[in-house]
Amino acid sequence: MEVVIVADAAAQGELVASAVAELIARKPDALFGVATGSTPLPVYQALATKVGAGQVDVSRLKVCQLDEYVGLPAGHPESYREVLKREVLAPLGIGDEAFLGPDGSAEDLPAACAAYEQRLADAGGVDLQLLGIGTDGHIGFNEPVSSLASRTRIKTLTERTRVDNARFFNGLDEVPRHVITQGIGTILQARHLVLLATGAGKAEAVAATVEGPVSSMVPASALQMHPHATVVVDEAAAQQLKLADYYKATYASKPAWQGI
Ligand SMILES: N[C@@H]1[C@@H](O)[C@H](O)[C@@H](COP(=O)(O)O)O[C@@H]1O
Repeated sequence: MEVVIVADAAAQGELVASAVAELIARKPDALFGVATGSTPLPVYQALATKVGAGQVDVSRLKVCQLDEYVGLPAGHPESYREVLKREVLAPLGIGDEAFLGPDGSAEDLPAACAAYEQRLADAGGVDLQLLGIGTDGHIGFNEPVSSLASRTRIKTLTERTRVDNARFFNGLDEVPRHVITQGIGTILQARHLVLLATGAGKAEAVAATVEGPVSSMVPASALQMHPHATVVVDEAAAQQLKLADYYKATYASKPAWQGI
């Protein structure tokens, strides 16, 4: 696992957008896994700037979703599909036909989960998956004690996650209790995982992810098992990392051509 400590969210956005741009230059029809939440927004903004400046051609890029609420009517503005259309697809100028996501309003949810796994496989698998992290260490919506081998399935949100996400709804009662999420086993199949965290509120989860034991109690710690996982954090989110100086020295001496 590589840990990169950056000055702020803007630097994080620039660094990760550059990695996505390099991927697209190498593989124009790559499958880019995106995450919702506030943390990845600077990445999408920096990438949109590169696209606008003609530095990146996303005409063949495919984009896929990590997780989705269950039970929100199709087109609900806080369904992750709609959020990603607003925050990623529209700014990048990518059409719906290049977007893959699970159907959270399906009548047969297990079938929708299985169908989504199949679509990801048929698309050649995820090349680069962006991940945020919940304050309880979740990735996607894989809450604590999720199987580290899990596939896309229905999960029940913890109260803590519902409270964290209530800011996007008109109060806690409106936050769905159930979700569909790529499993941890699914996420681990992506070729490159990039986990983002900013702010002191994520410091404990980041330390447990990077330096704690691999444990289903901290789902993000499964990244320790991945051959190419990059954790990009700001100083505040890094403040509980015991080896922060080592990560900084390592990154500072890395040749620029190597990327992340
Ligand atoms: N399902 C999403 C996660 O994918 C995201 O990582 C997390 C953190 O969001 P934020 O980046 O806003 O802190 O929120 C939600 O729970």
